[in-house]
Amino acid sequence: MGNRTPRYQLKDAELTAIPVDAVISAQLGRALAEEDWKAAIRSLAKAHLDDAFSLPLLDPGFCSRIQQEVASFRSFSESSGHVSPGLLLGSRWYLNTISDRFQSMFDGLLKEVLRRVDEALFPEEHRIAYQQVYCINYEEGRDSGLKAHTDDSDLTINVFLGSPAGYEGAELLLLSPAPEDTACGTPRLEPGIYKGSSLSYRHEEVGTALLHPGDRWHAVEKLQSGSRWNLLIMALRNDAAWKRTFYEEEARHLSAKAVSYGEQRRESPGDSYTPTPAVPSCEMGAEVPFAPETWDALESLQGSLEIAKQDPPMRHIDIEGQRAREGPRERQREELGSGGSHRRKAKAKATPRYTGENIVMQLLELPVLQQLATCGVDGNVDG
Ligand SMILES: O=C(O)CCC(=O)C(=O)O
Ligand SMILES: [Fe+2]
Repeated sequence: MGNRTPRYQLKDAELTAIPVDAVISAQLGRALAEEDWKAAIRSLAKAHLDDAFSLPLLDPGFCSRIQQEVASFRSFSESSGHVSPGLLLGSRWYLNTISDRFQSMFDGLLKEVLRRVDEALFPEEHRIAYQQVYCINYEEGRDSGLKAHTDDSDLTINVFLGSPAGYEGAELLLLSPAPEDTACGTPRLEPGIYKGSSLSYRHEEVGTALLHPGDRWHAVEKLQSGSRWNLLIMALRNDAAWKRTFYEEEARHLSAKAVSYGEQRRESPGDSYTPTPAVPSCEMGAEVPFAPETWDALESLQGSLEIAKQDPPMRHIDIEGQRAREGPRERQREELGSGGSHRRKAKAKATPRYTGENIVMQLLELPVLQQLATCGVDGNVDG
């Protein structure tokens, strides 16, 4: 069989040739054509929080074609040993690994549409400029939820692609943790522990997108039945040189990882392909089936966390200096006590090491860290 990954052929050959004005919803197309398009977009959008909005973004027909193509790519992957590992989820399907023509399609969407939507809804100095697009799916026997996390984005655009057989559960929780919830990193959402507030959002209308800043904490409740498919556009603003290459680096390392998993699989004849293990449930207080060696690693990690707690400089050095370096938005968010400011600071402080390579190394190279990252212990413990 050789060691070449078989190439996937799009089932829907015309999918990547659809022009931008047919990719977006008719309502958004009309709003963009208005003279005061910013006001028209604002009236189309529904505010859920001061920085989270939903609006009909993509054409429902286009969404179901994407959903079907990704489902077909998933079957192809699973029968050929071509693996698409996720960071927090078992699987994420990056559209540009399905066909490189998706890249220019979504670049056009960003330039012609998403930037204007961003400008209408978010009063930022810099506009979104770089993006990464992937699909996710919650389904019985596969991924069934997502622990509290923030995204590697300045702006996240989360579009509902559909649910071929309906779904229950899997609500998106938009979190506004209290400062004590994030004192050790990732908030714990168990009743009695979590002090902040949370807003439940259900993906209902195919093509409707929820937009929120990447540093807003969020989680996905356990899927009860059925399946749900979403398309995620992670976007970075044009305000730092490292952002230009961040998603490319991450994609390179993820695809190297996918190829090496695939090769291992092909080198073990008779071994049928099993997907990356699904993330243990993020159900409140669920027992997590860790292997004994993971517990050992967890205990020693807990030891270093204790040290970190006794020695604040490991996480909290130079807060004043950091505040001076932060932009006005970060300072304003902190003053307002808004959801993600603690995490944003932790991320900003880690900037010299905050590369796609490092994140992938931390979350994928080490199975122990991968489990920790998915089970309520902050993956950025050393960040
Ligand atoms: O499933 C959702 O609605 C959220 C997905 C998400 O948070 C992510 O992919 O980072
Ligand atoms: Fe997310």
